[in-house]
Amino acid sequence: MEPLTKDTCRGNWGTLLLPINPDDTIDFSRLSHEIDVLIAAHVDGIYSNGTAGEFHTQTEAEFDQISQLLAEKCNVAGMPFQIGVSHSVPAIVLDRIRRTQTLKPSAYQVILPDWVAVTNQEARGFLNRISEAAHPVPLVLYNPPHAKRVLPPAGYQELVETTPGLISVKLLDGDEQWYEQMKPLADRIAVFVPGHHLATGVEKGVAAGAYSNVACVHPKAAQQWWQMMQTDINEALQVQNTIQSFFDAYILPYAKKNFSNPALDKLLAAVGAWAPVGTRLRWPYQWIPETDVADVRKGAHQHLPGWFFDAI
Ligand SMILES: N[C@@H](CC=O)C(=O)O
Repeated sequence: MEPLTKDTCRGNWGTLLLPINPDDTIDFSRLSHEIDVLIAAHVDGIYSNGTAGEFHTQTEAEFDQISQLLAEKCNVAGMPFQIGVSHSVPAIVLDRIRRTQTLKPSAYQVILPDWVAVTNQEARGFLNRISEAAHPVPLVLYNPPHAKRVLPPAGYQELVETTPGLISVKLLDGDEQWYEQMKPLADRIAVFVPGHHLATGVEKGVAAGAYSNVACVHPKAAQQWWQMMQTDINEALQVQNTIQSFFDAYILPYAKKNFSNPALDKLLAAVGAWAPVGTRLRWPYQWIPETDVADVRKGAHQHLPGWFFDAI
């Protein structure tokens, strides 16, 4: 696919969620079906190996197989796709880029080295070398709140100035002041906020899109909602309120019981039932039992607009 730019990296992106067999292996035939459904939902793009894609549990052989499958399908369908090459060992990140460049991803998603927190200088040095290796494929810096080093707005500004290939950041948004501080950066780079905050991010003039947990519930509904943000932001903000009330009532209680973000995202996908992903996570992580799904689905039907349950 064509490399993305800060202007073309936009919209509602669907994550790969790994279907896991009872013996803890990845079910590649279910994964293949899941990618087909994401393509059929006409999301703006598909990416692998975010937290929801459980990159932190994969072997190198599995990483290669997932990347290959995603690339084959997306290149044929003309669907933009990003490969997540995140790993806490910098040399492995470089190696993953070298092995996947022929797959022609639209961008690479990458975290900063994540065991010993990097200084500003080390972050610059890391991204520069990664960006050189990835060229002409650009980089998306994934900097979630659980990263060892979480950057303030000024930190991103500095990295944008020193890393030519950096076109986008994927992060948790903040309060009014955070949005004010991020505005100048949003002119230079595509800022992606969490899916369930996307209408706020758009309304503030900062967000270019989301790597979306709302797309985990239903990729096509999330796409429709993103389109609504371009034509009727007030209506889109109202839809966001319904999403928020569903999350508060039915998803937050699981977060409070210490289930991880991938566990929550897989629960959302099981509720939407658009692909046979299942709620199971890889060892040693705890997943939410399938037997809980029906109740949460009832809650989703009470809170979310009916078009969240349309067929894809
Ligand atoms: N934060 C997620 C997106 C979906 O919830 C990720 O891992 O990319």
